[in-house]
Amino acid sequence: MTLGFTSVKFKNFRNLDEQEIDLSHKEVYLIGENGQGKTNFLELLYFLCYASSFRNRNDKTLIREGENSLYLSGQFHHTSDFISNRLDISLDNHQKKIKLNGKSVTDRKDILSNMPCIVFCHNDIYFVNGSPDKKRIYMDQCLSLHDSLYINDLRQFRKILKERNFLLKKGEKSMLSVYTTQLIDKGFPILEKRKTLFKFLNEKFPEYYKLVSGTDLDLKILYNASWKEIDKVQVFGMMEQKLEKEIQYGLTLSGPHRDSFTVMQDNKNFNDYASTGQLRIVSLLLRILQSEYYQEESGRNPILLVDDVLLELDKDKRERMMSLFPRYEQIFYTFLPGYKNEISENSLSFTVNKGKLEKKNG
Ligand SMILES: Nc1ncnc2c1ncn2[C@@H]1O[C@H](COP(=O)(O)OP(=O)(O)OP(=O)(O)O)[C@@H](O)[C@H]1O
Repeated sequence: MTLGFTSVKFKNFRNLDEQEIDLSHKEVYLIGENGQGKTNFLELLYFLCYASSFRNRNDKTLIREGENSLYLSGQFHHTSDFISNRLDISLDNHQKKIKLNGKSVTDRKDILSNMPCIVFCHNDIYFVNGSPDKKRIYMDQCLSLHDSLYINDLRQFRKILKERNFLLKKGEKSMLSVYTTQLIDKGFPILEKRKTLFKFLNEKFPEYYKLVSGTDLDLKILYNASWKEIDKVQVFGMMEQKLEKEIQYGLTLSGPHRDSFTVMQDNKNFNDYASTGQLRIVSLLLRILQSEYYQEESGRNPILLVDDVLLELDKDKRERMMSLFPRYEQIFYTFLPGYKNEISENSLSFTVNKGKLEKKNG
């Protein structure tokens, strides 16, 4: 293992008991009945990578009921630098404090590439059948993990968007064209990078879907870019034409904040016909492709957190999906007890019972 968690320490994180756990193993399994804390443990690892949850945006729900604060600490192994990194996070009702190797981190962006981790979880299905904002989360996660310029552009774009919307609401026309130009300048690199991402996804997605599903259904992912014009000048012209309408709504009606994507079967929206299992295959493939994109762009392998989503597939499809699994530095799986036989021998496994992890082997 060249990159991964070596140990974690935590207190008051959801239902998990206060514990210190050694994790220096490439494959780690968490086995337990429903509602015991397996996903909470994956969420804890994710929180140590990004200082945010993959389940919801309200950090306060992470604090154990009846408590006022939580504390997490992770030790990471990076052989490339020959150092062990340590990340500490504390959270109370008012504040989140992050420290990397003892030094305060004020911008979450500064820890994003420290421990590249990709989670496969139940909510990923919303990338296929959810609202456009869920789909944009997928695009932005794919691009942000290796590209801090993308994060900067996105942040500046959102700031200009907010100011432009404010002017639209007030109906103040005089400054609007300046904001339109700025919005397009920041929005265009986002659009270009998203186009590149979808080109990459479509190079492999149709063939992967056929392989895992065992059918010859021809699927592809259609990027629904809000700005269809070919250059900035044309976008500006289009936006000037729609200005009156935007003032009427008090909103910027086009731009990357309105982008989406659709999985298409020929000319139809796959979502209108697909079974839950088929949607699950697509959502898993999106995560696999996210990992491959990260590998291609950064030359590194991520850490994978895999909640028991694979169990929604029948055995054959699950095996075919596993054959596509991306290269990783370390992997964490959650399992229900009945699936023990699928656990590989050289792994480390824990049972999770009422918020307590207990080592089984390794
Ligand atoms: N802030 C919190 N404080 C205490 N307990 C919490 C908190 N948030 C969630 N829980 C508890 O955590 C448990 C859910 O754990 P988790 O989501 O990890 O389940 P799981 O083991 O992954 O099970 P499943 O197989 O059903 O997904 C629930 O019992 C829930 O009440």
